[in-house]
Amino acid sequence: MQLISATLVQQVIQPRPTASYKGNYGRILIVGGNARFGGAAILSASAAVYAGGGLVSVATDAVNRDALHARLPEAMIIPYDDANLADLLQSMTVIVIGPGLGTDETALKVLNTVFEAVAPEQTLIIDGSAITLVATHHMRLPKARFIWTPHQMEWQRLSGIAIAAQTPAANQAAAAKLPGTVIVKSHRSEIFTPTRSYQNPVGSPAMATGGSGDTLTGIIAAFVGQFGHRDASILAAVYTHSAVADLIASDHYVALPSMVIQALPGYMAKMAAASAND
Ligand SMILES: NC(=O)C1=CN([C@@H]2O[C@H](COP(=O)(O)OP(=O)(O)OC[C@H]3O[C@@H](n4cnc5c(N)ncnc54)[C@H](OP(=O)(O)O)[C@@H]3O)[C@@H](O)[C@H]2O)[C@@H](O)CC1
Ligand SMILES: Nc1ncnc2c1ncn2[C@@H]1O[C@H](COP(=O)(O)OP(=O)(O)O)[C@@H](O)[C@H]1O
Ligand SMILES: [Mg+2]
Repeated sequence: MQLISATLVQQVIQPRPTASYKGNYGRILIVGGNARFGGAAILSASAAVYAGGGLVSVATDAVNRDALHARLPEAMIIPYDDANLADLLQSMTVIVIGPGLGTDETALKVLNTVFEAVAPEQTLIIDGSAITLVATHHMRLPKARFIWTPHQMEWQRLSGIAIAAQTPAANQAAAAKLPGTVIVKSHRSEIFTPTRSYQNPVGSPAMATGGSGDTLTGIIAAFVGQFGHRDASILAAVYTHSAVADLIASDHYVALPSMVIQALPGYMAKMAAASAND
């Protein structure tokens, strides 16, 4: 299993072309955040904006509208039960579904709407509750460019492998049965692309706090939106999430998701400058 390196991150995060506009950096839709877990959708959307996503929208429970607007005025909002959701989905480069979505009937309906509307060339990041829903309802998967981001219990639900038995070999075999890329999150997350496997060498228990995984989804979405859907973009996003947390943890006991999000543009500027100097 190959370790992701800082060099790879510098290769991915390039200075922006002068003649460019927001449409060049990805249209991203975050679908999630029920009445109880609105924070998860806000963190995912914030990470997408601060990691450079060009245009970020959020489909969420209407109750989250004011909080999201107040916290993240850069994001647009649509209630996730709005009849226009299917139309909006079609204009997206990257869709994240699951952070704070919950697993009730409304959540299942929203997930079905996304599965029906998604097109093969769109990136679909499946996280949190959406993984649990796919696993428990044995849902048929649409054609799309999938990225799965389970934590160990979500991976147990999806793969059937008990947490204690989640060895790299077992994980790789189960990941190969799913379309796209699978990121099995842990203190040393493993990333399985259709042909290769990688491990994230950075990160620490300072990240062990609710919302860290929600934040990762937004970073992956922004990286795929800006740097294209390729393995390097996904790997660089995983590394960046943890590397930024490590910088914060050097003088903070916990690296809260909101702190990681704030620090993303600074870290990315350093990586882009390093890549320009190569
Ligand atoms: N601010 C917000 O709005 C936030 C909203 N969130 C949203 O909440 C939704 C539910 O997500 P979830 O992860 O909290 O619940 P679930 O999928 O049931 O997993 C928990 C179960 O698995 C077990 N477990 C064992 N190993 C584990 C591991 N390595 N990592 C994690 N769990 C592990 C664990 O065992 P226990 O800790 O109880 O021993 C427990 O039994 C989802 O949509 C998410 O996006 C959160 O992001 C938080 C911030
Ligand atoms: N001890 C740890 N060391 C390194 N990374 C960690 C550690 N604990 C958690 N993380 C990271 O934090 C994230 C947790 O994701 P997840 O459990 O889905 O969080 P949430 O759903 O609360 O947002 C993952 O990216 C994981 O790799
Ligand atoms: Mg999670």
